[in-house]
Amino acid sequence: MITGVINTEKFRPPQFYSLEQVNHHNSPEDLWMIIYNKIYDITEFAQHHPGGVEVLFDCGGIDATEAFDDVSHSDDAFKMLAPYFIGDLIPQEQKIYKHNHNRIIKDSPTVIYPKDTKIEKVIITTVNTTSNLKIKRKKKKNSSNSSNNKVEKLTILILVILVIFSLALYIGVQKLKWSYHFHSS
Ligand code: HEM
Repeated sequence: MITGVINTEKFRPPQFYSLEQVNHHNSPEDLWMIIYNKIYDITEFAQHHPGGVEVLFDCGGIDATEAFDDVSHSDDAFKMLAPYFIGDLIPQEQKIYKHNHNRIIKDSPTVIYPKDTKIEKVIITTVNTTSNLKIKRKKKKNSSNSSNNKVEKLTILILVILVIFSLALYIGVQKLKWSYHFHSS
């Protein structure tokens, strides 16, 4: 006979929810969201979110993966998700992500799907990692900075040419005035 204590925390049966079910949990008192096919009950966390409560309320009951990803959250933010994990999106509604998926899987309890589970293939083609995202944003910022610099330089050049031209015009007019003055006197 085998005896032992089952850790019910670890052996919690896999819980699946459909998008439709998640949609109902969209109020500040009952706030769920989907991030990378995983469902989190963030009712308690919302008040402590460093980015404010409002953005989380806006994502209540929906798939917030893109919104979450857009902000380029740190590794710490990913780790903070784990305690709020309550289940997975039903396999038929899951998306396959090219990136970051492993980070979530690593930090949250994972469900092993039956072999023949059909997963809808929706490939989200964004950058590979959030740090890449940051680099990309930096590059974008730099390129817009350099085009701003070019415009600035061009403006200065035009101004200098204008000043030289008006100075030359002024001197020319003065010269004409003097020669007219000498000829007439
Ligand atoms: C429940 C999941 C979420 C967790 C655990 C979380 C966690 C965090 C953390 C730890 C930060 C501080 C910066 C960092 O370490 O990355 C942060 C900032 C922020 N988060 Fe979230 N977040 C979550 C969901 C979201 C969602 C869905 C949005 C939607 C737009 C969002 C928007 C923001 C914004 C705007 C900031 C401020 C960024 C800044 O000031 O640079 N967060 N979040």
